[in-house]
Amino acid sequence: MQERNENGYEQAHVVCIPYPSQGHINPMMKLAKLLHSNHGFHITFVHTQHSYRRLLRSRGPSSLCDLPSFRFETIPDGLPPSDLGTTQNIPEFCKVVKRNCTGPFVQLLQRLKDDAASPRLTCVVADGVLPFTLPAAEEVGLKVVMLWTASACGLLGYAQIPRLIHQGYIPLKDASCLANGYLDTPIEWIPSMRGVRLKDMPEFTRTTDPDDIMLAYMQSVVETMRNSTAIIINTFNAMETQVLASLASLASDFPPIYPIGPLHLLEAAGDTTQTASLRSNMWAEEDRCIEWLDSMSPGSVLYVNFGSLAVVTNDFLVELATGLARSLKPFLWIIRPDIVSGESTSLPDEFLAETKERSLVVSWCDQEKVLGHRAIGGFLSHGGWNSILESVGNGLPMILCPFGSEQQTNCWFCCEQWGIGMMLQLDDGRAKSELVEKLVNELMCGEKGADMKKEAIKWKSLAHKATVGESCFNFSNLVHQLLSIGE
Ligand SMILES: O=c1ccn([C@@H]2O[C@H](COP(=O)(O)OP(=O)(O)O[C@H]3O[C@H](CO)[C@@H](O)[C@H](O)[C@H]3O)[C@@H](O)[C@H]2O)c(=O)[nH]1
Repeated sequence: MQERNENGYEQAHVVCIPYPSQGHINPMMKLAKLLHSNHGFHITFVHTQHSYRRLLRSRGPSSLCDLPSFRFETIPDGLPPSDLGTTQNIPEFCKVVKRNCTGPFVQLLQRLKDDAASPRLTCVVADGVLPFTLPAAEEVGLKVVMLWTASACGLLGYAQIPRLIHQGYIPLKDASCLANGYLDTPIEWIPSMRGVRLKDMPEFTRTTDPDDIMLAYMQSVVETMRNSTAIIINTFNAMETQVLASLASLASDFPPIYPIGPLHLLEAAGDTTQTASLRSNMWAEEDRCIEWLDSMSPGSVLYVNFGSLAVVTNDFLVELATGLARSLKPFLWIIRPDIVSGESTSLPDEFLAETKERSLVVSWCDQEKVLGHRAIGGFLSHGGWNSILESVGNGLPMILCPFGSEQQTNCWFCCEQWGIGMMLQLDDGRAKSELVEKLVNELMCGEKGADMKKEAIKWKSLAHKATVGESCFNFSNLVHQLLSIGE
């Protein structure tokens, strides 16, 4: 007989499985900690072996130590062992994930289900971009709730792929469409995205290949989410009201959607002290940036970080460096060791000499802590959804330079709808130093920057309100649904 909690439910055991990259593991870990600490769930957190080894390397063994009711398991990703310092290639992983992970995941679920020593396994909370988890869970009689770690607008963008194909917008006829203005074609049928263009749709739509892996993969992602038991989105209603309404009306067969974000604010507001030692940074954090920020004036520093997956050329870094140097503004720049694929990064000596009194360049940091520091005045970002939410949570305006996935859509919303961003347009893949200089000055001390700051503070207040209001309420409803599954 299982123990029952105050609502009369048996203690629930949930398996959480994130996509193996930083921007997905972080929100899944926060969700798992909240379910564990605030609501008494027993958690099994599943990493792929590659992620597990990377986390152990960057944070040491205690970061993944089992607690009595928060345990870790791994499944093989089936890919050849790659350099532990680099993130696995997305299309390569997506190509083989179903074949390589389904069997081991089914076996793991069966073993956990048969384990009489732990609470009865009630359901799987899977990353929305891991469609293989749904048939795998069904094979052992379990339901799947999907966590969508990106924006709701990104999901709505991906949901347009079948129509974009059907109406002949994509695949692109040839590579010339990337530069001849074709991407400015308006997409007019989405009520909550008035004024959006093909170039603002998720990056995977920019392909000339009808058999493109990611185009097919993202369609299967949306289809699988439609067939799941519920969808959790790391967003808050006030920020994406119309988009969430569009998603709900898109298909009457969509399961219930729970907007429960920003998860990093919910985590901060909840009591997750029992699991405080469980962290998920895949690179070692350089704590000296906090000491350096302590020495800077309030609101004076630009923070530059392109997340965990973006890959750029060394030329891009040099143009950016030149623009930052010319702006004369203090900055903290995070340059991941693997940000330039296959090459080592080298910044011009003049840049380093010219900016050494007002800059710090490090390889990785505790971004949430950095963005919460009073010295930060603005963020130059790639527009990953976690970065946007973390920036919004601190009322910071942004310069946005999207690289991939749904970042184009996020950035369009930041600039055109939420008034908190300015776009750094690349010219044939290149950043122009003059433009970088102009935008940095505008953001940090211009009129537009000041207007954006006001808007950002408004969104900050709404985000914090959601944390104790609507998102918190949605979280409770989610908990009830999770507890009632399989009763
Ligand atoms: O030096 C760093 C850099 C990043 N982070 C953290 O790493 C996460 C990065 O996430 P995000 O900003 O979303 O960027 P990506 O790593 O690029 O995230 C992927 O996943 C996101 C969520 O699905 C998508 O929105 C993005 O498009 C996709 O590229 C954030 O929580 C950051 O706080 C750090 O702690 N330190």
